[in-house]
Amino acid sequence: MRVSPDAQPVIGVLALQGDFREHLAALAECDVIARPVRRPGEVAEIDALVIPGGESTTMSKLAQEFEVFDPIAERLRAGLPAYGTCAGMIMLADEVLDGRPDQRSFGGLALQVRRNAFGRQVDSFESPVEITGVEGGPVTAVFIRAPWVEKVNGDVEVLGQVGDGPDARIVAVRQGNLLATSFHPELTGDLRLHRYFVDMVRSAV
Ligand SMILES: NC(=O)CC[C@H](N)C(=O)O
Repeated sequence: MRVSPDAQPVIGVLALQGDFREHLAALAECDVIARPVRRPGEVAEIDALVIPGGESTTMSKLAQEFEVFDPIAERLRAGLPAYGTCAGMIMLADEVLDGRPDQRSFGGLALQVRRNAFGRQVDSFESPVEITGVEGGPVTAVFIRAPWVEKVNGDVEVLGQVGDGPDARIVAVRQGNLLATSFHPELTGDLRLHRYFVDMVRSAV
């Protein structure tokens, strides 16, 4: 699947809207080549893609306007590794609840995601979350008008949840080459989730 022959994989960050700069900065510390992706030609040159947080309705609209929507969807279908955070998780979901009628997602993750599930902007919060496969204790998960995963299908692996008992909500998942979190590790300076994704990219077939 690697299109770049270099030892360092090229990881693109969809840079149309949202906090792509923070992802580029985090990836730059992970021994990879990190590049913004805004044009169709750039989609062909990456070994993996990060879809940042922001606003999924706007991102969906801009991706179509910039003509990267279909090329990205096509590469994802062909197995391109991708990591979506917050709005990026919505963009990777097969089914979006509480979305706008004209909003489109690339899809790929066999799950239902609920937009703005944790409440409005004022309800943004932080919480420690244990992530399966990430060592060294819980990550500090920053939730900003975050979605949660309402239901998983198929072989989606739940990596992390917030809350207990009946209030537990799924906030981190993986399915094959796709990783998604409801929260924003790019805002904390903790690189463990980016490194987890880079390991996925390095071992992707
Ligand atoms: N921080 C975020 O990415 C928020 C996601 C936003 N609420 C959406 O629906 O896209």
